[in-house]
Parts: sequence; structure tokens; C-alpha cells
Amino acid sequence: MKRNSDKPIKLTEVCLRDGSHVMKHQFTAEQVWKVAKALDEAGMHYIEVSHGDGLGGSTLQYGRSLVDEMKLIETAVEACKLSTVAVLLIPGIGTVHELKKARDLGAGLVRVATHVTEADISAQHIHLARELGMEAFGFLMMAHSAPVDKLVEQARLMESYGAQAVYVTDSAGALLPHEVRERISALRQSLDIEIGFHAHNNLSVAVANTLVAIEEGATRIDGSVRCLGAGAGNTQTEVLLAVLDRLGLDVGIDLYKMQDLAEEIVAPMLPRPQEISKGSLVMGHAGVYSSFLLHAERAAARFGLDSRNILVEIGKRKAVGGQEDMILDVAAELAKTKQEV
Ligand SMILES: C[C@H](O)CC(=O)C(=O)O
Ligand SMILES: [Mn+2]
Repeated sequence: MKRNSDKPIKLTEVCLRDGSHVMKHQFTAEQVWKVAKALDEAGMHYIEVSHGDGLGGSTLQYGRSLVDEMKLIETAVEACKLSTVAVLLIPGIGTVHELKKARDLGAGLVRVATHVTEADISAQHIHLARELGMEAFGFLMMAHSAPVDKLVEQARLMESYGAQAVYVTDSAGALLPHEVRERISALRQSLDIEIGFHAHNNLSVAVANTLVAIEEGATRIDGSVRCLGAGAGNTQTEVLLAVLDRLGLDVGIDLYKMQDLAEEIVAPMLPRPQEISKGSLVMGHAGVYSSFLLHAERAAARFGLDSRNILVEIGKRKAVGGQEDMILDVAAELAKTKQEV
């Protein structure tokens, strides 16, 4: 495979963080232990563990965790001999207090996530993480929703705060391969730090998009085993590993061990199979934040609506992560209009 970077590919497994949305934030310590241990034994580079909405996300607005995320982070750190445990932090949801606590428990990397046009709110947390001796990466969410020059401008801000990598985060699973190519290529030409890519498989192009990202020079890649991530899940880690192997790219992770983890540990945990349902498809199609799926389904049941109509309206209003309350407002409005007709 021809790549526009000679740096090694480093994978981050996100099922214990992005998958928390699917699990309605009800991960048990035993589940986290088993998954983290198996990932570590397979040679996974980074394992992200946090509430689905990042540190501090366990609230009424986003959904309460069954087990305190700090306990889950501690459990994952104990289960790992070689993998680095990572955390996600959205400034304002997570604070420096949680970041310090996670670091004290052994988390080695924080990904500071902001909406694609709001990188300026990441400065404090990136600075602090570096001071604490952690690796610190920027994570620009809903990357499909801004023009390429805006994405570049915002990534450069994160670089200037000390981020060691910046991710193109396709939160809605809406990007198509040529759009990923444009974005990664523009970042590669403008940044001196590594570039990452985080996909959602709502349009069934997550693996293809990830390959394009790697070709263009992305070296930090996210996946979720058995697609255990919001919406239709992320780039399916074990599938990506098989494809990379066919392309002659050895990233040092054991494919069979990842397949066994997917089949024997993760699949039995899933509340329902991770597939491209009409809800996740509409998110990719309408460009809606993947974590909104369960919130929209709940609101649809409550107001007797089709969740797709709620999601499409949310997409039109350009709701961003953190605006989960808007889903209820939209559902109430749609229900009222339906009654009036
Ligand atoms: C908080 C979000 O779930 C972060 C993420 O994984 C995404 O935007 O995608
Ligand atoms: Mn995600």
C-alpha cells in the first residue's frame, strides 16, 4: 500500500468509550476488564475508556453510567500490561479535575474533543495534559460539516496549543472517500504533527474511508471491535486489520485474537446486533451526530413519531454534540404539528 507517511500506524480501540453509547453507559467493571485484557493481549496500541460523551459525561442529559468511569479506567489500566489506556474529554463536560484523576489512575493519553469550529476551547486541557506528562491529541468532531480550510485552521490551533496529533472525526459517518482524501491531504500539507481519523459506519464506507485516510498520511486510526460504537459503529477493527494485512501492512496486532474477542466477548454483550439500521443510515445521510441515535429513538417512542423525522430535523438545525436536549424539543414540536394537521 502506498502511504504519504513513513510513521507507523497506531490504532486506538474505542469500543469501551464510543461503545458506551450503545450500552446506554451500563458497562460493568467485569466487561471492561475482559475486553481490555483481551485487547492488551492482542497488542492493541491504545484503549479508550470513558463515558460515551467523555469524562464527566455521566449526567441526566447524556445518560448516567452504571459504574463510575474512574473505576472503569482503573480496571482497564490494571488489565493492561502493554496497551496505553486513553480517555476522551469534551471541555465543559469534562474538567481539569477529571483529567487529573484519570491521569493519576494511569491514563496515558487524552483526546480533547471539540466541535470542528470550536478548537479554541481545547487550549486549557491540551496544555494541562502535556504538563501532566500525558500525550494529548485534538479531536475535531462533525468534520463533515465545515469547509476544508476551516478544518485546517482549527487543527492548526490545536497544534499551536501542543496537540501531538489532530483527528478528523466523522461523527455523523457522513464523509465519502473523496471528502476524506481532501481533508487528510489538506491537513498533511499544513500540519507538522500526526493526523488521525475516526469514522462511523453509517454509510458502510468506514473501512474504505480509513484506507483513504491512511493512504493520504493519517497514522492514528480508530476502530471498534464488532462495530461497538455509536450509530452503526466505527471502522470495524478486526475487519480493518484483515484488510491491512491483505495490503501488506503489519500494525503488530493479532488478527485472530481480535476476531475471538469480537465473537466470544463483545458479541454476547451487545443489546442488539450492530448493523446499519434505518436510524443509523439516516444519520449518515443527513449528517447527524451518531450519539444522537438512542436519544432520538427514545423521543420517537415517547411522542409516537418516526425517529428518522426527528433526526432529519436535527440535521437541518445543525445540532452539535452537547445539544441532546434539542432532540426532545424537536420531537415535541413535530408531535404538535402532527396533531394540528
Ligand atoms: C462524544 C462523541 O461521541 C465523540 C465521538 O466519538 C464522535 O464525535 O464521533
Ligand atoms: Mn465516534
